[in-house]
Amino acid sequence: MLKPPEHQVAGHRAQDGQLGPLVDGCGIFYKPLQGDGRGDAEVAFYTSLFSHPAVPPHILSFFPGFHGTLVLPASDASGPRPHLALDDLLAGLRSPSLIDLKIGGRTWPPDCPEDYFQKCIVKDRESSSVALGFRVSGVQIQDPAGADAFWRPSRAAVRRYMVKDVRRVLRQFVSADPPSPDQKPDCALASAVYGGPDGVLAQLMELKAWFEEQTLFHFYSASVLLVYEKDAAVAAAGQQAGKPSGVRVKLVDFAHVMDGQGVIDHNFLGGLCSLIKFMSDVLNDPEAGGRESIKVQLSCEDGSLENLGI
Ligand SMILES: Nc1ncnc2c1ncn2[C@@H]1O[C@H](COP(=O)(O)OP(=O)(O)OP(=O)(O)O)[C@@H](O)[C@H]1O
Ligand SMILES: O=P(O)(O)O[C@@H]1[C@H](O)[C@H](O)[C@@H](OP(=O)(O)O)[C@H](OP(=O)(O)O)[C@H]1O
Repeated sequence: MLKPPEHQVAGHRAQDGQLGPLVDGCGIFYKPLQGDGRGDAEVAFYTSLFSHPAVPPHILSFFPGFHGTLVLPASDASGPRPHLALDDLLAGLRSPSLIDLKIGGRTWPPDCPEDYFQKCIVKDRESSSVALGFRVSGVQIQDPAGADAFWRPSRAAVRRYMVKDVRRVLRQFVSADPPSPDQKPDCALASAVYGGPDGVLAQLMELKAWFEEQTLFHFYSASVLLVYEKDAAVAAAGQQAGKPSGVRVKLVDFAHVMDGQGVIDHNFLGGLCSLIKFMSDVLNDPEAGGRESIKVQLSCEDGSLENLGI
């Protein structure tokens, strides 16, 4: 039985007769092929990615598994249409906290139509994309008060997030207490989720190393999706310190991937470096709970190496 995903935080939603993704509850996420060639572009990307000999296996694990396309009744009135069949990245999770971070100071491909450019440049300027090189597209944080209670700001609110809001939400995302307007995020789970050999930072560094070399694809308007369960993170931060929090770092949304033409994707890479710096700042924050001392070598854009004792 297909139904809209329970924990989708951004993008087109299958509700109110709109076209959006569906899940089968058995581990597959069905994304309808969007119009204007976007769906075909996303299928072409997945096909190319999973068949390209130059893409290392450890990098493929950052992408949802691809199982081809399937014609299904669409969630809107448009009748049957092809859907991408992808691994459901939230499979097995009961009360996930997740955040969708759209990477890139610009979300428009170089050869896009003028009207699409105008639509994107407005969103890029009115969000943190231009200033930071990435923006929050959506976020959901599990409220410890209840497994089915979540803090999920509206799409309109998230669209207005600027630098200080992004800094705050990246701290709220790894806090034990639910977000509150008059309480500083406690960041008690920062070390378990962002830090450690299997944490977000280490995984983003793996991605960064690939983006410093790969010239196959340019990822416009693609997102980094961070997913974890608070229970596992609390265990990893507490009595089972050192136990991985099981945080998932994935890439999604490839409707606007272009051929790299032998050039590195400096737009995505810059946004990734900026996100890595923001996460390191959380881990470096003396008030961040659960600090740990791990050394992370960061090579910045200018090639300088800095040791962050965190
Ligand atoms: N493979 C997946 N498994 C589980 N959830 C997913 C998966 N891919 C995407 N999602 C969920 O759906 C949301 C939107 O995904 P995606 O960006 O691919 O859709 P979209 O409609 O193209 O978005 P946009 O409007 O940003 O282009 C993500 O934020 C995430 O919550
Ligand atoms: O970021 P938001 O607020 O969710 O806005 C959507 C987001 O920018 C998508 O990337 C875009 O799809 P495309 O980039 O593929 O056009 C979509 O356009 P659409 O609704 O016209 O499809 C927007 O609604």
